[in-house]
Amino acid sequence: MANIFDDLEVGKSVFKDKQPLDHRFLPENLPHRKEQITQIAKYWIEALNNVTPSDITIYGKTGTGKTAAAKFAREQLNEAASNKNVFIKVEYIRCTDYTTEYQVIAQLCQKLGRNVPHRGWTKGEVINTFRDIFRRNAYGKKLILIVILDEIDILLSKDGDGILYTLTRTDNVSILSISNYVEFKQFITPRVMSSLRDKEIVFPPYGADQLADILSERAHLSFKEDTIESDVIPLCSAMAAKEEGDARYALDLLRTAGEIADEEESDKIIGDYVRRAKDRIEHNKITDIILTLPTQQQRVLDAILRLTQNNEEITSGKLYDTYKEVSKGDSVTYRRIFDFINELEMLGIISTNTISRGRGKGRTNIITLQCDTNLLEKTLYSI
Ligand SMILES: Nc1ncnc2c1ncn2[C@@H]1O[C@H](COP(=O)(O)OP(=O)(O)OP(=O)(O)O)[C@@H](O)[C@H]1O
Repeated sequence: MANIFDDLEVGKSVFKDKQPLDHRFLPENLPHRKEQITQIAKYWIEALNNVTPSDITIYGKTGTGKTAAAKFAREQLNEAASNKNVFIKVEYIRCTDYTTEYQVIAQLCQKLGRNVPHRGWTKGEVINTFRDIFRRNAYGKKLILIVILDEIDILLSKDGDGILYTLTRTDNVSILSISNYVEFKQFITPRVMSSLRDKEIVFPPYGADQLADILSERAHLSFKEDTIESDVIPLCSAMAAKEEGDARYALDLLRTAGEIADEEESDKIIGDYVRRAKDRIEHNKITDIILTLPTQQQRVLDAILRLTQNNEEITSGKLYDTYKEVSKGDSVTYRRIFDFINELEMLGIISTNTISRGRGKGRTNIITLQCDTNLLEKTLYSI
């Protein structure tokens, strides 16, 4: 009998290898980020002279290559260090996976060969174990540790700045913080700020031409020859440049357009597939967000949808009344509704606009839906 996989593999595909279009793929070359990578290297070069480098903070909007550049610099430093008489470790921590100081320090201990449980010890015990690594390491050489804390804003907003306090007060540790949020330093208290003498590197959004260069390199690795019409890469780049220069979005567009070509059994990716890819990505993103909202927040959204469909101007008072009808007695306080409104706005599902009603009548917040009503209706009522 033929192997079942043989049949599945027979299908025609425009892809020769999908991996280079995956977010986690680290390309050998990062076009248009040489300057930023060189800046990181200029600080990290100290480590090759056995000196702990300055702390660094990287800022930039989503998809501007911050993670890729930091990981690229790490590879380069590891390679350079292998020829020198130094002992350097660069550890990468994504703060959405390790959300407390305890978890981050425990994870660092694990990576440096100390067996620390992910829960159960006191924070003091974990910190002592961590610091002990620098006093007595097996190689007898000074260990320099560079910790990359990606999405640090998440950790700081949830658990405070204890992690930075501990790391800045451990000898031979240097921090590279990565944040999407320029204001993240509001979470840092003066006690930590005074010892965090960090250098800042900004990652600007990519322009359409830069995105086209990035996509061309990846497309070359991912697609078979002559499978892309000439307008496809410029179209993906222009669309992603509008979305704040997000390279991740550009790659998603290109990969999804390729998948649509395969579904259509076409041997070429055409511009129309890119436009369909845009709708599909948008659709999936909104559906995912809505489906993972807590129930009470889904009800607030349901109330906004009903008012929008009735063409009503949505004030917070009117929203609360409709929300109470939707939730049939199981409702939160009026005060809490404002948190929900803020969160929905941050997710980009609604927008709010303050208008003045004229002298003496005060100001009112008007809420407007920012996603497709049909899509919202279908998603909410499928739950
Ligand atoms: N200059 C570049 N050359 C090649 N690929 C790039 C470049 N910049 C970004 N990318 C790719 O785009 C995707 C997103 O990049 P990355 O994860 O580094 O962005 P980020 O700024 O860290 O975003 P976020 O803040 O959302 O985590 C990755 O797949 C990365 O490989």
